Amino acid sequence: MAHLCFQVLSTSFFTPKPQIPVLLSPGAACIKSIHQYRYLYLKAMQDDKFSTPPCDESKVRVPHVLTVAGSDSGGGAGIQADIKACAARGVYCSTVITAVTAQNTVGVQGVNIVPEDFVAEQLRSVLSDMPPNVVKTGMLPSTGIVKTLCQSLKEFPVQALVVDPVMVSTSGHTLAGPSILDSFREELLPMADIVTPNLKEASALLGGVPLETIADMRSAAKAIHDIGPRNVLVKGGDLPASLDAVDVFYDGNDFYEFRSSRIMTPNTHGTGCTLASTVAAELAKGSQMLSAVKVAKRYVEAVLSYSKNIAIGGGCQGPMDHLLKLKSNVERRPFDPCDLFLYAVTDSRMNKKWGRSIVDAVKAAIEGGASIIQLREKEVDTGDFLEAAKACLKICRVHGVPLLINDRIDVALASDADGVHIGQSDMPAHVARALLGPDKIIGVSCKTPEHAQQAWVDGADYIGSGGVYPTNTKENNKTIGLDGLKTVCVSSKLPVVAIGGIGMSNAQAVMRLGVPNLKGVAVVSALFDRECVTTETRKLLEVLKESTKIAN
Ligand SMILES: Nc1ncnc2c1ncn2[C@@H]1O[C@H](COP(=O)(O)OP(=O)(O)O)[C@@H](O)[C@H]1O
Ligand SMILES: Cc1ncc(COP(=O)(O)O)c(N)n1
Ligand SMILES: [Mg+2]
Repeated sequence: MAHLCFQVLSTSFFTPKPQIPVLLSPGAACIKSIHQYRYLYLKAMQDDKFSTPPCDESKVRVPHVLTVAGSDSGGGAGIQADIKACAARGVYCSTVITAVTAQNTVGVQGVNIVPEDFVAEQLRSVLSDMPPNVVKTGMLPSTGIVKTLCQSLKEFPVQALVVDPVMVSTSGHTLAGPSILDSFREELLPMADIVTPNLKEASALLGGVPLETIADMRSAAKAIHDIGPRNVLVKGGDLPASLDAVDVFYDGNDFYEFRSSRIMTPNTHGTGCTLASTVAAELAKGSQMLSAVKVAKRYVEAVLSYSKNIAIGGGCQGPMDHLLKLKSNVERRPFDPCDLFLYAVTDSRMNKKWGRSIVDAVKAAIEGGASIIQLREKEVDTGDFLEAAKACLKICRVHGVPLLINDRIDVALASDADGVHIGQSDMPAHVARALLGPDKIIGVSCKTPEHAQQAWVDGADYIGSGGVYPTNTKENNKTIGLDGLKTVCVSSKLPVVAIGGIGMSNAQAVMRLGVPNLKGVAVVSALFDRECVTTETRKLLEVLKESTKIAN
């Protein structure tokens, strides 16, 4: 019975275009290679055989890499590195596992090869249901598995094939023996859009020629290109430690050298897997091959540099930390509403008046016991503001005091401050949240229950409510009084800090309002329009502590 299968191809194998379904006939299985598919595809395009697929506008296309590789129990290389690299690059990653290795930072203790027919079953499961843009291969431990993969790719062609011909682990353990070399040369490499051997693998593919210099890498790239892949990247991680980390790329016409300074670190386990997965991820997003390689090389360098001092395991082959972008969120302690207790807000005019730098003002407030700092610098140039924010952040981190930036989300992002405080006419809090991510602190100024409700919906962490008393610090600021403050507090799901004209004389009256989510007072002039900021902060802290004793 005629069995028709439905495939997805793209017009270019390096530049994904909107995907077009191709109806393959039962003869499809006879088609020998991906290159043949490309030919048939382009011919069919000319013959106008395709109909545009019904497109569902509500569905978002997700770039997708399928990795066919071995599992590394240590999590640094193999499937685990591939998933992390794709995730870090914003690409979905599915997996076909070819072997399970017992591996750590000391070496490889064992390898268990997944039966060939079960590799075939995994391939069928993924390829038939969720066609990836790009397939990336890593450890392929037997000829049977290589052949199974090639067969599956003929049946289910993809936009690009990235082959990392893994043979030996960085620790020197054989992951795929010389018996697979023939199937690599004869079947897999001719289908590959790029192959990424390290020095040992390039040498093995070429029958054992010694490779020691960049000139040798060029000759090897050319010789491997003759085997059939469209592009070759010979990686130079294993060049002598005195040399830069140079990779040689050859596309059949031109050579390119990708150079980065050598990062002195023991944590290089998984660099090759990470590089190949990142190339695959960038291709899946639509990059040209050369730019995909460029981005991948830069990414590996950034991850190596970021991870150079991390300590995981007792061996000498440490893993990298792929998700460096998320790291700063882990280091920051979570927001605690009690931080709002004595909230110091800087003011450029007052600093000028008293001849203080922003940093000196912040230092003094922290010394006096401020529990959170907001930089509210309306008259400072952006560059100077950023420098001041970075310097203040260092001090705040040492003392465990959060640092917020008033209005300027750009400065908060650039300085990696703990968050922002925004007003009703600034960027909406939900947009700020989208820009700052889930972990940064966002405070919003609210005068009404409606504002407070919106701040909650928008994902703020606290609200600032006032002016409680008349103030000169902010022009045209409506005073809401203690009653207005109470109304906002009662209707707010978020913790509240009171602001506006608060100082030594009235702080207790504010705190005695007796609403549980009123967590503290925010002060400007009472601290910074004074000769000694530290003394004033200390005094106010005592007053606030006293008010909580009375309340209890
Ligand atoms: N110490 C290092 N500093 C900078 N880049 C490196 C370092 N070690 C490896 N690389 C880079 O990591 C990538 C993987 O290379 P390599 O380690 O040679 O492959 P494999 O992990 O397959 O042995 C290449 O881009 C290489 O240049
Ligand atoms: C399962 C598995 N696959 C690949 C590698 C290669 O690691 P590297 O990228 O450091 O050469 C490995 N050590 N383990
Ligand atoms: Mg390596």
